[in-house]
Amino acid sequence: MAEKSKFIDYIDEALEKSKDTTLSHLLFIHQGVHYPVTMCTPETFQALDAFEARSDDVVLASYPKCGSNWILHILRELIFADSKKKYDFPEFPVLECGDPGKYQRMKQFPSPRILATHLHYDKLPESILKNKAKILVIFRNPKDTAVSFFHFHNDVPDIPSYGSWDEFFRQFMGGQVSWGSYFDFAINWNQHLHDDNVKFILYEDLKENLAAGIKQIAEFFGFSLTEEQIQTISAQSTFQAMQAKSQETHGAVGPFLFRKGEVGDWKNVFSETQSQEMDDKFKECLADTPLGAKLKYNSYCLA
Ligand SMILES: Nc1ncnc2c1ncn2[C@@H]1O[C@H](COP(=O)(O)OS(=O)(=O)O)[C@@H](OP(=O)(O)O)[C@H]1O
Repeated sequence: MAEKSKFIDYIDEALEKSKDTTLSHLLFIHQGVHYPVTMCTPETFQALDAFEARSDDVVLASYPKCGSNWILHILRELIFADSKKKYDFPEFPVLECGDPGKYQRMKQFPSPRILATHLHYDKLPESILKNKAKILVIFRNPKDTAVSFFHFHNDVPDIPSYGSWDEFFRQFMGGQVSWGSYFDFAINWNQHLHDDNVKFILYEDLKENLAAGIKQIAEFFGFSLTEEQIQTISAQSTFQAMQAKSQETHGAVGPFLFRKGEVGDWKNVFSETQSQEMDDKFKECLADTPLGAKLKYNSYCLA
């Protein structure tokens, strides 16, 4: 992502579309889930059905704002260290975003291809599951995720803003935000955490020990790296290091996307009632599930 790339071109185009889009016209519903008209279209969803995944595709799944740009950077560095070939995104990496012709173009790209997605598990193209591409799924606690999502909308000048945090919170809890409900996304993924081709990783664990997380990611995808290479990638992947380069890597949106990168920022924004409402929702949807345990909700979401 170092030079002005397809990646930045795509983000700039989406921002350009956002300028003319009001909040009330931002979302459309496809198969029961909300998506932003500035990034997704029904035509691309239709074309996606015929997407041909490969068994050596490197797939990164996440709900928005859980750290996908962080992991995409790490994956690029891992591929570079393993193969000595620089990985430039030949397309915007989020699979469901872009024009319908992208899947045809992607057939020409050499392996391994990095594919990011915010799709719920049951909306993934069938070929990813059939060909058993390895999927890394990153989660972040729902309170910080919501706050990051809100700031992205309200800080980036060209993206439609919410009237207030309270308004955003209501929409987030109802799943009426881009890529739908965090909780539906999580419930869906909960069934597949132990599939052979799936690896779970937690944003907060990465914050705690980045090098250990990078090592696990490398092992999962079968990249062989020395300890020294892991340490080098770790130093290049801290929030501070990535924020400093964000304009170069992500264009105008970079400094807004790499906003704070902290655990617990929700405490500055949530009211007590909102916090309780999310605790109740977590209890109802996830508390007694394997994913619920992995999210370490009590450590990160209880004041
Ligand atoms: N290196 C590193 N370390 C810690 N945190 C990081 C890092 N890189 C990105 N981030 C934080 O991830 C949040 C953005 O998530 P995504 O990249 O998934 O956003 S998006 O859905 O693709 O728009 C966003 O979180 P907030 O800062 O809380 O808004 C980013 O700052």
